[in-house]
Amino acid sequence: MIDYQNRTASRGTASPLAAELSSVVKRFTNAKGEVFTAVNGLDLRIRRGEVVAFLGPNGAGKTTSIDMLLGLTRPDEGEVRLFGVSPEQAVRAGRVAAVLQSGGLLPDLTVEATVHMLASLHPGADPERCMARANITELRARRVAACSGGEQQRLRFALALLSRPDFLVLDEPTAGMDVVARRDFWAAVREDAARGMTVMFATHYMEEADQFADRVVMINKGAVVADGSASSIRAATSGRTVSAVLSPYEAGLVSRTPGVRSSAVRGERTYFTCTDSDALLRVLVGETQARDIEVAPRSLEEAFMAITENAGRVENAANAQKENV
Ligand SMILES: Nc1ncnc2c1ncn2[C@@H]1O[C@H](COP(=O)(O)OP(=O)(O)OP(=O)(O)O)[C@@H](O)[C@H]1O
Repeated sequence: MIDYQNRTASRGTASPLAAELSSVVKRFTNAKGEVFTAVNGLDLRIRRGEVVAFLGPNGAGKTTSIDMLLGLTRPDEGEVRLFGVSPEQAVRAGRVAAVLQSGGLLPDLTVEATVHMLASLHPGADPERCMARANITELRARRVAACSGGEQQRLRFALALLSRPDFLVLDEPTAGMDVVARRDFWAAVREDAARGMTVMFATHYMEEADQFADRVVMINKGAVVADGSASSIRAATSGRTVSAVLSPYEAGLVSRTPGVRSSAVRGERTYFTCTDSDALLRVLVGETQARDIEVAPRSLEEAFMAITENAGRVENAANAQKENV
């Protein structure tokens, strides 16, 4: 069994932070010479032992930020430190490892040969244990090319564990895994996290963030827009979802009730997001034939939509103000 905390202490740096991104900016230039800012002043501190979910819509800058954390690309401005040293130094020392979305595997090798070959680069690595942790022992004789996408992700996970990292960075690690594989994967990650390993993972599965992260960091357009526990983020975006079965005509009338922000039809139900669920309930019960009425707190997904939409509105308002000046 690995004792991450003692091992971390023996590796030196006393920084309580596993990762620190300070005012990080990354720009890309396209073929036409147009400059695009993918990461725009990102500030993020991750304490040792935290399990952090990194959320954001497509193109928000998650992968670019992760690439900078791993030293795969350098920021144009700002600074990235891992355990108080540069990402390159932390990676060289085997303190940080990653499961990325693609690449890094040789299709003609077997699973076992891949793990043993990489293990030879890490003194003290235990390839059999890492295969067991990633639940791929039974796949050992299979060629990588014959593994499914989810199985290849499990193989990448086993490889990431070889250096016994203090910090594991996962970019959409469960993409392509079925429900059982995802559950087993998170059980293995949580076990290592419980022993002190720091974990940061990007995901599009909100329920993974909700269930497995101590902390959720949401980014949009390359900057942090929310940071806290999943429940604190849900609470911060006040509002509830009220749903009921009612006719499209009545749903149209109800959606004009003050405080109703949006409505959507799924199956026979209409879902209203609103700031005043009591007022909406009075209208539904008193003025319509609605039945099977349900009131639910916002899901993390709804909070996420509200936060990213709101960030867009704030930015549009700021731009309009600039144009008017
Ligand atoms: N090498 C590059 N050259 C030009 N633009 C890039 C490059 N890499 C990323 N981008 C752009 O930067 C933005 C952020 O991309 P990034 O991959 O970091 O987003 P993401 O949050 O990981 O998105 P997704 O959820 O879709 O994976 C996107 O608009 C992307 O097109």
